[in-house]
Amino acid sequence: MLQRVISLTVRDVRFQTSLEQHGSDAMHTDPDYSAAYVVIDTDCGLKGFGLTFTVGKGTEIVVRAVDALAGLVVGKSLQEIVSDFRGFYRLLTSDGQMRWLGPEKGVIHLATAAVLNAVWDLWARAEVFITCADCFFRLPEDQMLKEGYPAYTTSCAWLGYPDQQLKQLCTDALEGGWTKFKVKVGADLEDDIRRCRLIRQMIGPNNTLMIDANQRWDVDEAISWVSRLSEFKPLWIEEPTSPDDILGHAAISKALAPLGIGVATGEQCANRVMFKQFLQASALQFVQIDSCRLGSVNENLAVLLMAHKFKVPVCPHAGGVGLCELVQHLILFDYICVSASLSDRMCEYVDHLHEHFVNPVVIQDAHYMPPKDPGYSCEMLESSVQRHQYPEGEAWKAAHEQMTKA
Ligand SMILES: C[C@H](O)[C@@H](O)CC(=O)C(=O)O
Ligand SMILES: [Mg+2]
Repeated sequence: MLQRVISLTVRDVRFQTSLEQHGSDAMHTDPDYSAAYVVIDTDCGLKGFGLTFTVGKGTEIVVRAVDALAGLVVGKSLQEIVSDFRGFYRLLTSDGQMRWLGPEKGVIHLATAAVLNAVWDLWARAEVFITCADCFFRLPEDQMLKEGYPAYTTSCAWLGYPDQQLKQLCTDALEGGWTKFKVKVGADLEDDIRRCRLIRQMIGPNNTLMIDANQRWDVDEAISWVSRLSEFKPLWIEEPTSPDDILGHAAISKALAPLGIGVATGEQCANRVMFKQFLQASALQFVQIDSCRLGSVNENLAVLLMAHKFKVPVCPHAGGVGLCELVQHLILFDYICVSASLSDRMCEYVDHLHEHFVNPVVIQDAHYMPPKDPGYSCEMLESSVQRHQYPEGEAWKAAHEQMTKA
């Protein structure tokens, strides 16, 4: 058997996280964590699973874009794809008609990520990857297997959580061994001061605090707002302004450097070309790769290598459904094969929706433990997919009934 792709299906899967304000921030006030979920079937029965993350409405558009790309995958053998993976990446991103929709940005790029994530999953399952036995790689690999990769949590302080909930979640997290916490900011300065003070008091002076504005400000506003929050000693301000404003990020970085606050960004950085310029312009101090925003492993590897060249630490974004599952592979690769450093490095963790995955992430003592199962870890439970498929799944039918009654 050639492991030839015989079909590619995609479904719109949504979770009602907005009901309890999970995932909320200054710009995304009611996110329903969602995914365009892809399954690739091959003629030998082997499957590949992939997804791209969205926040609710519009997932159907990503689904249509995946459908549009499917014709470029179906009929190809896995061997044909991986023997010239660069060529295959280009085939998806450079189609003479579809590239007009990007190129390599927006909905079409999210769709590319979903497809390629499924191809990487398929390849990993086919190979059941055995890592090379080189001594240098062995050492970091053994360390990861023993200790895991350091993580930080965002789940205590989504913007829509009331203070009481924030306190409780923070208490639980401290008991669970968490030492690094991210707080959403950006909608109201007085609120931010109160919330940051509360968290800083709870976590003490030695634990790490990060703040995330999700692009809420213009450049000057970002500088003055974050200066007001500097007393809480955040390590970084994340997405202070438009994700496309590279020189704006550079200006913010320069202004905040004397306060000891770095700029982090990447979850909405469209592609490797943008990252290249962010790095060239010293516009960020923490690179936040995203497993679904960039064109899958292929493009993320390029960014990991560039970050290494510029000596900027990589701290991946994972706030979404399935992102922790995916990104753990990338950050382990970064440590084992590229950076071999944990200095100023950590991977985001959010404590939502892992129960819907066949091989959910394993967190121990605030560290990601390396996944043991073959593949890219984003296969979802079929029962979950069916229940949360939009709009026909039982979860959505029930929600719709409730809304019509009210
Ligand atoms: C809408 C998402 O939850 C976003 O707030 C995630 C994010 O910015 C992060 O995890 O960082
Ligand atoms: Mg963020």
